[in-house]
Amino acid sequence: MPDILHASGGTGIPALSLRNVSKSYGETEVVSGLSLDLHAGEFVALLGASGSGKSTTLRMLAGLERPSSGKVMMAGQDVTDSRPAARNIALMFQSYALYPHLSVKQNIATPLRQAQLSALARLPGAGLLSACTRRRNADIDRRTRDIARMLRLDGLLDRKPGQLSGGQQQRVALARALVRDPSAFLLDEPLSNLDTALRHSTREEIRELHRRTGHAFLLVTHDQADALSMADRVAVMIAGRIAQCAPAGDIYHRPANRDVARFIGAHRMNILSPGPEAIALHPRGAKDEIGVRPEALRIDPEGGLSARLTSAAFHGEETLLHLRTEGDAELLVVTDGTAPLVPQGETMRFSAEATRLHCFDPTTGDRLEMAS
Ligand SMILES: Nc1ncnc2c1ncn2[C@@H]1O[C@H](COP(=O)(O)OP(=O)(O)OP(=O)(O)O)[C@@H](O)[C@H]1O
Repeated sequence: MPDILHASGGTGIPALSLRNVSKSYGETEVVSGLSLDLHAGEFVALLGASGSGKSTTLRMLAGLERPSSGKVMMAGQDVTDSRPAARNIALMFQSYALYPHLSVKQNIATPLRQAQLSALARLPGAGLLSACTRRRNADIDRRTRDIARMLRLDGLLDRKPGQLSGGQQQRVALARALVRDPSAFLLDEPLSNLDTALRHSTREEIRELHRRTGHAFLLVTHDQADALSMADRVAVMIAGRIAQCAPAGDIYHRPANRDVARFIGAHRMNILSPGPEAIALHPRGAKDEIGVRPEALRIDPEGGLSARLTSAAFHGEETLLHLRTEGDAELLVVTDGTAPLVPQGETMRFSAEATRLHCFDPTTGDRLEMAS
């Protein structure tokens, strides 16, 4: 079996792993026999459609949910039954609610104060009472300032969250999650509330943060651009299972099966059933399915594949052509927007380079190597 199913990317004992973990709610199994290793310093993205089981997987890693079967391991220790607080895992959720009445500095310091100070020592003025509390307060202050500096928040420490921009609030939430020096950092859709420009810059910031902290990062997202652009490895989750776990380039260029091929890519891959139209692109199409991304098909009067144009949509840098083949299959072609358009209903011809074709077993949907 290739390593694409057991999602491991490094050597040594992983910082965090799931071993054959399943989770059911009542009769419904939402995570099925999932194994995933996250090594120290690694950045892995768990990418899947809504409802594929990503958040449940993350919650099991964090200890917020107990697996129905299988094990959760941290640095080689079984932590399946350990409480979240015992795992030292930082979590950042989609809605990263900051405490509105506390300053930025107080927001960031809260996890440290809760972990290191008793309820009495957390009362205002308690720091004046004991030398130990004073020392701890000084340590919390130093670490809060360090992490604030790293996230470029040092000029904003006295502001309240309501006086910050969306991106600054996001950075405060990141700082608050990281201040305890966690052994792993789990991020659940951290960019989903951001507009496009802020999303791009926050991606860069999170990558930089990963480089600087050296923590193991696990990002949960349904957005493939986030996953492909940020992570060292991408685990594609489909219906409660990891369908493929590999570097982004492999996921895009060598999808492990038809489902991953269709899921990845800005535009859905065309997959032609075995028959004359698949053969028009490659002789393997006699027996196997042939996949071709819409951007890999080029308009070619000599091309073997013909299809009738049903509609065309201009999107600026690209034009989407929707077509129907003689065998009544839908075909999507993406051109760079400069190609002259034929009238609707006209037949167009296409070809594609063999290196840009994919071959799948029509029964199992598994990838077949073209060269064989
Ligand atoms: N506490 C629960 N009780 C019953 N079903 C649940 C519970 N939590 C999650 N589910 C179901 O489990 C499935 C997986 O949910 P999960 O939240 O893990 O998916 P997801 O991939 O994170 O989706 P999204 O991207 O929409 O957050 C869904 O069908 C969901 O309805």
